[in-house]
Amino acid sequence: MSKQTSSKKAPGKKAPGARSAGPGGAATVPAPAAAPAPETDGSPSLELSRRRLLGTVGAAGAAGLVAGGAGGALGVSAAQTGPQDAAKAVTSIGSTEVPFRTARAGQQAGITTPLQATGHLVAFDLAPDADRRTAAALLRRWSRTAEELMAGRTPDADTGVALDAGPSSLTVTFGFGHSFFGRTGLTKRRPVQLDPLPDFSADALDAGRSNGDLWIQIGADDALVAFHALRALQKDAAGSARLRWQMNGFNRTPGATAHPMTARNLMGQIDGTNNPKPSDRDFDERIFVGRDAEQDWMHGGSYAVVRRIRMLLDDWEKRSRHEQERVIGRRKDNGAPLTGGSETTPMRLDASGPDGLPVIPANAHARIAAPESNQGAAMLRRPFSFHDGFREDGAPDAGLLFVCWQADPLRAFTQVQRKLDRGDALSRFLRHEASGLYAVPPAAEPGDYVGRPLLEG
Ligand SMILES: C=CC1=C(C)c2cc3[nH]c(cc4nc(cc5[nH]c(cc1n2)c(C)c5CCC(=O)O)C(CCC(=O)O)=C4C)c(C)c3C=C
Ligand SMILES: [Fe+2]
Repeated sequence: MSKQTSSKKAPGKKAPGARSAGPGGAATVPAPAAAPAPETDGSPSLELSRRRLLGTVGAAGAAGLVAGGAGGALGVSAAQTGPQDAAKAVTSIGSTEVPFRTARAGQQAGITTPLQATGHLVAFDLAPDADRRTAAALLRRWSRTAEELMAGRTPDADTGVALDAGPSSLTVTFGFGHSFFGRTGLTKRRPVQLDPLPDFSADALDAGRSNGDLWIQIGADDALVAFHALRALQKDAAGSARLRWQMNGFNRTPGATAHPMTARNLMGQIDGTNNPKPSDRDFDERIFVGRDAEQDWMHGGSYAVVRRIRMLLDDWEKRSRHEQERVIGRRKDNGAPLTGGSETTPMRLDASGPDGLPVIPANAHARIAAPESNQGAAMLRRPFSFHDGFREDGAPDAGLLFVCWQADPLRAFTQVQRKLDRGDALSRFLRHEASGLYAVPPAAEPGDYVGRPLLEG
């Protein structure tokens, strides 16, 4: 489809509103559309392009968005505004564009981009007769399609699914799995960071829904836009790769809350509070691969760990709020640590109560996962919730498509998951059912495609 590039920009729409925090916890609301566009500094809130903010308002879309107080993710921090300001601010969900190449150190979009309302995670295996050239041609097609769609350009001879919408913060992020390198004769260029994750005691992994040669993460604030991208990329793969597995997820719709806030998961917890922030001194070195990487094609890239984690919600929902809060170590209503303050107050892990016991229990999830308990290990969590209907026993098949980003999975995800596996109070309410680890290279240079330095280097 990407060859049919006599394409049209879909009309943009304006709407007011607020949206939930990005994965770095930086809640943002849009500046009024009339405000001058600031230069991007690479932070997630500013990463989204302002170019399309002044499109015409579709009456139905605008009314719906006004009612929801919805909006894009640009500019003003939550602390500077209240709900009324958010409601007054005018921008558009549909017209919000995330650049294919981010301003931030040439990384792919979809890593530090604020959480989107809809997500598709999908893995492909190369066709049996495919080789490195086939893979290179596929990545070239995929990159072109992603860039077009993320800019809101939909081909004339298309299905029409996304015709009336703008890009809606669409991001498409590409990664390579361990098996890709053997299939393409590139084993010497496989980073050691892609070595398979160890087994964890609570794993009940389905091999058919794990791993894969190639991985794509699609996110958008409109479900039709996200589906359209998924279909376009699948069609691009025809004859070269076949779909191995696919998972669908969701987050809060931008504007669903009266003011911007960190997302909640299906257990009802505020989730994402203590994510590393792009403003942290060591953010880049923790999340993105440095110049000294053994595999230079990964410099500026990141590693994604993907886990389908089903929540045992029938068990969880029987627990009192008090019990639930002790499982995490934070309050449910505002996400504050049990040692007091607000959501952003640091946890006091050494505080004990009148009974002499730690206020944040020894097995509380947030304590065990914290960098202080893991030699500083940190990862950027950027998940989607999922609900795939109900199981035979009536329990919801629902939980978290846990996606986390780091420069080195061994020192981040694996370190923390090993610790959680040994005594985390949350683990008894979770089942890890699928797993993947992918090398996500930096963004393509202009006119180039994602992964060329690996495939043609
Ligand atoms: C191995 C990494 C992690 C897995 C797997 C994981 C699963 C998981 N977590 C929640 C809910 C919450 N997690 C929170 C904090 C938190 N979790 C991890 C890591 C994993 N979580 C980290 C590194 C942290 C941050 C710890 C810190 O520095 O304080 C929280 C608290 C709020 C927050 O900081 O985000 C919640 C809530 C679920 C539901 C889940 C699996 C389904
Ligand atoms: Fe967690």
